[in-house]
Amino acid sequence: MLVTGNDILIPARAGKYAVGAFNTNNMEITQAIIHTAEKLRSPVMVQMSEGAIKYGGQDLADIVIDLAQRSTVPVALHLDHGSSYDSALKAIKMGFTSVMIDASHYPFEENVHETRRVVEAAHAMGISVEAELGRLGGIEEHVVVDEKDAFLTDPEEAVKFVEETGTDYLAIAIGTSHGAYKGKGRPFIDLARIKRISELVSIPLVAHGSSGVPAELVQRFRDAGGEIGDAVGIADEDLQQAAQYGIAKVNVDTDLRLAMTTGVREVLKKNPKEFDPRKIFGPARDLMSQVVEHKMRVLGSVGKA
Ligand SMILES: O=C(COP(=O)(O)O)N(O)CCCOP(=O)(O)O
Ligand SMILES: [Zn+2]
Repeated sequence: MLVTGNDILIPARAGKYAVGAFNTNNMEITQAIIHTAEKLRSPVMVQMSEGAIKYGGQDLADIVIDLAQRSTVPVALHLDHGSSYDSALKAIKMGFTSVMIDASHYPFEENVHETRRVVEAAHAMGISVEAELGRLGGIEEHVVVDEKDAFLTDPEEAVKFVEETGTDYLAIAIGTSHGAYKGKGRPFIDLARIKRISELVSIPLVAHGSSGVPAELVQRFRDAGGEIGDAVGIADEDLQQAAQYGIAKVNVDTDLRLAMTTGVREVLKKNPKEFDPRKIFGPARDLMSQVVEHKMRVLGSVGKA
């Protein structure tokens, strides 16, 4: 069933598990996400960035909405990294049931102002809102404290931000970053900071940049002809601990991108004569389903639907 983000994330925070928020850009990715959620009886958030909306438009949103409406588990369609009030309102008109307004790159007061505008409009239409405070960006553990604090979400500021905006869930900067290169060795994620914020703020917390970039998938990508550097992601154990501390929504895009392109490359490398899209995208869909399944098991959302 198609639900709002609150319907999924409030129980997750209360139950100390996290729900995967998986980015989609086409039908096969959407199917891998929602069919796996149904197989595992897991709630799930399917998200489209503004880039995905540009690429797939209402066609893609309608695929997600239709699968969600027919689904036997709770599914929310979420706007990822909405850059403006207009973008958020456009997504709501497209049928999104959850929207992010990402004004984190503005000064605090401006972020509050922009976020509050979206919250008021979205709430009037029964839609829930994600906002962001702090700067996403890989932080090496050795980096000096004040530089770290310049980026990461300040717990006391988070209290003020949530009170002044009314946002339903909050993306916090905890050392993670988008993409395949999240640091060296075991990328740093500030678990102590998450714990502190969750002691002060009771709404669901969101972790962006949380793909695991599994080494075996990276190797398969390379073996199939892909080129990628020293890619590394967030450790499963760190995400499990983060869920205990109030992270309820975990964003995953890079792992799906790697799985999809690895699946396609492997077929084309093995069968250069293949040109049936079903035989090319089918195995890619299966590999993405495995990625989604692993993440749901790590986050603890299996059986929660
Ligand atoms: O947090 C994440 C993804 O994190 P990940 O890279 O660790 O998967 N996201 O919000 C995904 C952002 C995708 O935006 P775009 O479609 O413009 O490339
Ligand atoms: Zn993000």
